[in-house]
Formats: sequence, C-alpha cells, structure tokens
Amino acid sequence: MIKRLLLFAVIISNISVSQNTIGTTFISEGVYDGYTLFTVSTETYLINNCGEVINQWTSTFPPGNSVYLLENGNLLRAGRTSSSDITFGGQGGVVELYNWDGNLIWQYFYDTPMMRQHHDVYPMPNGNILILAATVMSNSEAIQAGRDPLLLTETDLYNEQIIEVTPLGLDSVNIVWEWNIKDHLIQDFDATKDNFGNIGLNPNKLDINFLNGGSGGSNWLHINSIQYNEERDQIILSSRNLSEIWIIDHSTTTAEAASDTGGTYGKGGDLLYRWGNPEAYKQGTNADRTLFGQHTPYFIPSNLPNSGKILLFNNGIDRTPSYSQVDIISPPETSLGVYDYSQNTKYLPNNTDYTYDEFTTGNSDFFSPIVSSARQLPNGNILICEGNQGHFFEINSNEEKVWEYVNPVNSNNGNISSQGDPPPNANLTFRAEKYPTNYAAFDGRDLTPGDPIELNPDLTLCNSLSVSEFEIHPISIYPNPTNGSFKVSSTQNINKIEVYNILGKRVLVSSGTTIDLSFQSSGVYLIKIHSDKNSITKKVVKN
Ligand SMILES: O=[N+]([O-])c1ccc(OS(=O)(=O)O)cc1
Repeated sequence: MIKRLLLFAVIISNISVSQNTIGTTFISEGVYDGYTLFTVSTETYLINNCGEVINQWTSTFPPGNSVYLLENGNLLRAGRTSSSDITFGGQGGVVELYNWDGNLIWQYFYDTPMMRQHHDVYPMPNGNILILAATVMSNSEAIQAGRDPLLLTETDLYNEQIIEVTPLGLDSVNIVWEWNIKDHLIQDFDATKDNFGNIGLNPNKLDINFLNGGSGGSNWLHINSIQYNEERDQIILSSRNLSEIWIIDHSTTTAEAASDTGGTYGKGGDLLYRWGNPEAYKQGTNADRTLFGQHTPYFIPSNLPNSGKILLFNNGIDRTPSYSQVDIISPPETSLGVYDYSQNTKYLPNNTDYTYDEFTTGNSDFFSPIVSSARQLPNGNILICEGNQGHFFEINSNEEKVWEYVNPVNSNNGNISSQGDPPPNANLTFRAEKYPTNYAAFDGRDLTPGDPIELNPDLTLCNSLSVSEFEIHPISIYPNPTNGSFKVSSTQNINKIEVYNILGKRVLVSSGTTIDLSFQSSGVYLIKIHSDKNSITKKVVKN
C-alpha cells in the first residue's frame, strides 16, 4: 500500500510541476506561447509564461480599470483619480497612453463632479479611444424620464455614457462621437412623463424602473465593460447590476445615437440586442436569467477559434450556490450584425454553445464575485482571470488547466510577496490579456526576460519543464474523454505508454500508440508517455 501511495505521489508530482505559491504556480506543455498583461496598484506588467517580466509601466494612479497593449507598443490604461465625486467600485477618471519605454505620452482626465470615466476604455482601430463614463442626472431629471420617485434612494442617478475621442497633444481630445443610455429609456409608470410605453413590446429600450432587485441608488446599472467589434461596427456593453449584455450601433452620428433611427442597422442608439435577463424587458422572470453579474463580453475576432461568437465571464453572483463560469454564445443573426428577434419574446439563444465551470465537476472553488475576464487564444486555449483572487489560468480544449498564475502584488498597497509565501490577502485584478509572441507591438523590441515580479523567485520547475515536457511538444490524445480506445500522437518517437488508475496502480503498458481501455472501469487515468529523451504525464477520462 505504501509503495502504491509513493508511486501515486511520484505521478502527481510529475503533473503538478511546481510548488510555487505565487507567480507561475503551474505550467505544462500546451500553454499558449504569448505574453500576459495585467495591471495592479500603480504597475502594469507584461510577463512570459514563467512569470518573468518582459516589460513594466508605472503610473501615479491605481487601475481605473482596463489596460491594453496597442500594436504600436504603446500602453492604453485607465487610472483611478482621488476624486470623491461619482464613487463606486470600478471608478476611474483618467485615461493614459505610455510608450513602450514607459514614458507617459498622453493623459486625459474625464473627471468632474458631473462626469467620470470608470471601468473600461477601448482602443479603436483608427487610433481613437472609446471611454466609458457615468454622468449625473438629477433626481428631478430622472423623475421626468419616468423613474418612480420611490425608487430613488440617493441624491442623483447615473446616466451611462460612451464617448469616442481622438487624442490631441499631451492632454486633450476631440470628442468625435457620443452615446447615452438616458436617450433610450422606456417606462410604464407615469403616462404624464417622458418615455411612456409598453416595455415588453419595446426591448430596444431600457426600462428606467427595472432595478433587478437593486435598491434605487445612483449606480443602478454599473456598466463594467465596453468592447468594440469592427466587422459589425458595434459595441457590446455589460451591466453588472442588471445582469445583461447589450449591443449598440457605432456607425451612427452623435445625433442618430441620441435617437432611435439611423445608422447601419436603422435603430439609432437603441439596443440592437440584449441577453442575460429577459425580465428586464418583461419577457421572463428571475428564473429566466442566464447571466449573474458578468464581465468582459466581446465578439471573438475573425481570425480566432469561435470567431463571431460572444465570450464572457459569468461571475455567478446572485445565485445559490455561487460559482463562476465562462460562456460562449451565438446570438442568432439574419445577416452580419442584424439580430433575429420575434416580437413579444426574449432574445435568443436559450443555451450557451460552450460553458466552462468547475461546479459541475463537484469542485466549486472557481468563483469570483466581481471583476474578471476570459479571452479566446489562437491555439484554442482560453485565458481566464478569476479576478477577485488575482488568479489567472489557461485551459485547453479538453478543459485541462495548462497554466496557472497568482498575482503576487497586493492590490491595496502595492506590496510584493515572496515566493513560498501565501498569496497577498488582496490581489484583485480586473482582467488579464494575452498577446501572441508575433504581435506587432513586439517587433524590434528587447524581450529579454527580467526577474519574476515576486521576491525570492524560484524558476526551477519552470526551467526544467522547458527542457523536458516541451521537447515532446506537440502531443495529442484523441478522443479524450474516450468510450474505449484512444490514440496518442506526437512529433517525437513514442516508445512506451503506461496507464495508471487513480489509485496509482499501473493497469496497462504498451509500445504502441493506440491504447484500449474498454476493459477498464470508467474514471480518470494518468497516462505516462515516454519518448527517447523524456516522459510526460497526461490525464485521460474513460466514460
Ligand atoms: O475594487 N475594485 O477595484 C473594483 C470593484 C468593483 C468593480 O466593478 S466590477 O463590475 O468590475 O466588478 C471594479 C473594480
């Protein structure tokens, strides 16, 4: 028995290649070859898969909240000013551009008592920048727009606004386009006020009295993301408080964006599509919700797997039990950007095309109530940022974790932990982005890795992985899960395959690459694959 346990321990130590507590805590063959970007405290880091710093930018502001590396090597980042106006989680106020060398080249404050950037910005293909902001409506304006006065519990109400700016000089802009949700409201509360109409028959407009169980505070919508899709010329927004995503037209003029006519899709700035909570437009109940405080919905770009579908991080707050998932959905389109909709119904689809969660596997650890992101990677992997815990991980198309990283920087005070220590007690990270090594921003740059972020780093296991497991790359196991047999293929010569059951007992050894498990019971098996030079352990599920 002891022998058996020892053998199992050896196998397990082969697959969990690192004892690290922070930084890169797991890495295996199949991790996407790219650089990960994230911002915490005043710093923005670009790291390789070993957690070594490739580049770093320093701002005077904490995140406010998103950050992007542009193709020209510049960094676009929102920062949080110390303003005491328009305050809620995700507040920002300043948008900055840094060059590759870390110099601040442009800084724009959208931060007055009446308006404040928050959460997201987005770099447009033409060099313009979309900025998400909350602007103040007085309670009397809100009542004139049809808000039930009993549903106003603070001194004002926030309109959500998107402006598109062309950066000018060092600190100014031309505002070239603008959209405001307050121009697209509906209400059935007071026929003497503006926007009176039938909510269920006007899903392109937002019911100003639907609070999704909220209390009527100023921050009733809490938009946390704006992502642009160039092919459709549309923007996807995410309302955390309503648990809805919305799509709007960006082809409009500012005047059309304030109306419900005009633009490529003929609806002005009205909602072209919405999904997540049909109760918001009286086409369902709370039981019909599919989203729970989601983040970062975006159209997967055309050159990637799942292109044209929407990927998002579905946080899973407001349901019992709480657990997060990553969803991919396909809004039905009659033509590109025109969403199929039948009057007096909810928007489709009913089901996701793909969902990753850990709840259905009996492990409900995967949960971030706030922030977070998921991004499709070119090789089929998905990079997930479980943001509340500063935990990033990459899954492959078999939903195996191929990389895990724990942000070692304290998001409250910027303190950096030492390798071996527990993760900082706060290491909240809004999003993680990953850029391919051939991304244009890296052309002609010095990409020599520096030290990892964490103090007292330990790269032993990452280094040993890069000379052992990567040598056998690429390796594939198909089908997995299997009903009986599966095939192992690799660019390297495979000379032996051993199969262990979950108790560490070797149940099979073969010199061939097709393995038959039909006489074995259902469950998880560990497959040790030997090449001339080394070996690698993989997991196979027998149904
Ligand atoms: O604490 N924050 O930094 C924070 C909190 C909430 C938040 O809003 S959310 O919609 O992204 O969860 C953003 C940032």
